This record gives sequence, structure tokens and C-alpha cells, in this order.
Amino acid sequence: MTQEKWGQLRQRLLKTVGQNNYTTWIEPLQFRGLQDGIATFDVPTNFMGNYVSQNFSDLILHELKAEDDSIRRLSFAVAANSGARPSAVDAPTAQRVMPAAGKSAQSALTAAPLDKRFTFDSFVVGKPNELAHAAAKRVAEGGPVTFNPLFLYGGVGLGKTHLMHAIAWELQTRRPDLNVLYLSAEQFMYRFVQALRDRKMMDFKEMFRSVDVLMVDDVQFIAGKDSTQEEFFHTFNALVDQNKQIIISADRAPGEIKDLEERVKSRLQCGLVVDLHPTDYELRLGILQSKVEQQMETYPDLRVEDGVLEFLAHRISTNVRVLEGALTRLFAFASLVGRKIDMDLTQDCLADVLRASERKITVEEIQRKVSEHYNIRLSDMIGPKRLRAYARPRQVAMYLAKQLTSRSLPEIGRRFGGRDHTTVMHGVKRIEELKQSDGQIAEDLELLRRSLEA
Ligand SMILES: Nc1ncnc2c1ncn2[C@@H]1O[C@H](COP(=O)(O)OP(=O)(O)OP(=O)(O)O)[C@@H](O)[C@H]1O
Repeated sequence: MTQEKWGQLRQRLLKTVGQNNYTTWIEPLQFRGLQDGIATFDVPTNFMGNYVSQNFSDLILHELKAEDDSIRRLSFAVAANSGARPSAVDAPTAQRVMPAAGKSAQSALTAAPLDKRFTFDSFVVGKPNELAHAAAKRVAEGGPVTFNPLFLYGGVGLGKTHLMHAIAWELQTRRPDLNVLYLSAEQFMYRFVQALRDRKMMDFKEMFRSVDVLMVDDVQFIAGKDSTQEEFFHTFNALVDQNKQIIISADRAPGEIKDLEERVKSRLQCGLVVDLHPTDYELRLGILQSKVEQQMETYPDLRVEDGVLEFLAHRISTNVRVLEGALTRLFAFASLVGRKIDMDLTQDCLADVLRASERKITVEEIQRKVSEHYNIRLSDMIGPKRLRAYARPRQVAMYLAKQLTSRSLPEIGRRFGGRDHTTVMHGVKRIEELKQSDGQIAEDLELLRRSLEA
């Protein structure tokens, strides 16, 4: 293994891990050498070494082994002299963020009020958000500035603001000496415009340049607002120059924010960019369980029957805010009408939410899944053959199409080789009966439904 070889292998890793992961985690690794089957890499920080080791070592090892089979293990060590990539990673300890002189010790300035509920304790971590969470935690320690800025992005209701507030709360507790300023990009603009109007730009500049940690939520808001962007750019640079931590959130990656000046984009990209991915089933279930505990504090007498949370986690797709709203409504409704929280109540109370978040499953998807499940050809399922081995799966697929899509019986019939709607109706009825009497069919249906709704 040589430096040069590592350079080539890195390019292969780029394809596997994607540009963002590559720039953040792989590119900064410096190959130091190989001894006794151990390949050692220099990393700029311990955090980074741990992260890469936990998340990418299998991949890296796999690539290295393809080159040199004697390599058994990887090791990551913090370089004695890690000034190699000043913009992206570690800063020397001597540049630790220090309180501004003469400032009151417990002043955590927040321009926007922080929500008490948005703490790390109440943030449920799963695969889709673990990296964002780890990075947020790291910055919240208030230690030396390691990545600047931390840029968190993700779709609507996936926890960006929650994480931002959690960082601010934690910093207030751990580092009350730091001057933390949290505000939305809209508030930034509002203050800027006001300062212009009142001819108080010097005060404005001084105020923003005196913070130790600047947190700006929803930065996409300043896109297309030229003078606000300009001022934001100068504030940003001034703080980075002083090695002050900046944390930004947005609804998309810096490069994808339209009408944002190139120089602002590139500034935003030069630290650590992490995204909150859409939630998966497990994360949604975890969040629901944790929110139930919170609801129980208000409604100690209410219980959630088995299956309800799983159902909600299946049916409400990605947005956590909607999930949370649904649960709040269920508890309030159950308490008002004095009913238990079971599937019936859930269907009654949340009909609109469930309809709105229905994932569009297609008949074609169902046919494909069912034919795979029963190991028959798609053409045989749709075609005219009447053998039981084809007819039964066909009926199962018709039943699922009726249950999981909004297609009418004639529409379903058309998709099954132009069959009549009465044939579909018969098929659906047959499966409904079998579901009660035949355990195997019931199990097949459940499995198929789950895999289609996943
Ligand atoms: N992982 C999580 N654990 C617990 N609660 C969560 C999680 N993710 C999101 N939430 C909750 O979902 C709701 C929406 O989250 P938040 O306001 O942070 O979303 P956002 O990404 O900022 O959305 P927007 O793009 O609309 O600003 C909040 O009540 C938050 O507490």
C-alpha cells in the first residue's frame, strides 16, 4: 500500500459512500503506513476517528484487502500535527472558544425563545438521524471548534429545530460562560433591516460579532434577499475568523438552495454538512413510544392498546410533526369521549390524517410482490390460467389491491388481464373468508401488507 494507491482507493469509496460522506469523513484521512497487517490513518480529531471507525471501517477494509490481502485491521490516530485541513476539521486546543472579555458569565442570548421540550433527552435517535444527532451532540459540548459551520438539513418536520434548540439548551448548561445566539434567518433579516432603518448598523455588527456561538435556523429564508445575504456573509466570515462556532439549519443542502450566492454556498459547505433523512418505521415507532410517555403525564389514566402505535408508524410516513399531532389528538379525543385508545378509535379520530398520508401503493406493485411471494410468474398471475397455484395468488393480489389502493373493482379487473369486476369481487370475498379460516393465508396477507407498506 502506498499513498498513491490510497488515493485511487479513495475514489472507489467516493462512489460507495456518496459525495457528502466522502468529503466529510473519507477525504480527510491520511494514510500513514502499514505494519503487522494494521493500516494506520491519521485523522484530525478523535471524534472523527471514532466515527469513521464505527461507520466506514468495514468498507475501507474491504477496499484495502482487495489491494493487499495481508491487511487485517485499521487504526485511526490523531495526527500530532493536524493543521492539514484548517477549514473542515480540528482546530488547535489553544484556539478554544473563550468568553468575550467583560461579558456577564451566564449570558446565553437567545433572540428566539427555546422550546423546553426540545432537548437531547427527548430526541429519539435512529439510523436516519444518528449522524446529525452525533454532530449536534459534539458541538453542544462546547469544546474546541471542530467543524465550522455545522450545517444541518432535512425535510419538513424531521427535527432540525429540535436539534438546534437541544444544542442551545445543552450549551447553556455546560458552558454558561459562552454567549450563544439562536435565531431564525428571518429574525436575522428583520434585525438587519431594523438596524439599517434606525442607522444602527455598528451596533448590529458589534452585537453579532460578539457572540461565541451563532445559531441560525432555516437559512434558506435569506435566498434571494441580496443585502441580507451580504451581511450574513460578513457576519459569518468575521465569526469564523475568530474561531467562533456557527450552526446552521436549512431544508436542503447548501448547494441546492436556489438564489443563494455562490460565495455564501461555498462558505456554508466548508464545515460539516449532515442531513436528517426521512424517518423509517423503527424510528417512527420509537418516537411514538417516547411521545406516549409524555402524553401519559397529562393523561395518566389512558392506555394505548397493542397494535395502535405500530399501525400509526406504518401509515404515517415521514413527517414527525404529523405523527406527533396524531398522537396528541388521539389522547385528547379518547379522554373527551371516555374511550380507550384502540384501533377503532384511531380510525375514527384520524381518518383525515390517515387518508392524507396514504402512501400510493399501485396495483402493479402488489402484483409483483405477490407473484414473488408465491414464486409464480407475473404473466401467469395476470393471464388466463385457472390452476389453483395461480388462481389463489391472483385472488390475494386482488384482495390487497382492494384494501391498499383506491382503485375500483372494474379498474382492478382491468389490471388483471381485463377481468370482469364480479370476478374481482368474488376473489376478494374468497380471501376474506380464508383469512378467518386459514392461518397460512392470514400470515401471507400480513407479511405482504407489511412489505408493501414499508
Ligand atoms: N427524532 C425525534 N425525536 C423526538 N421528536 C422529534 C424527532 N424529530 C422530530 N421530532 C419532533 O417533531 C416535531 C417537528 O420537529 P422540528 O420542528 O424540529 O422539525 P423541523 O425539521 O425544524 O421542521 P421545519 O422544516 O418545518 O422547520 C417537533 O415537535 C419535534 O420535537
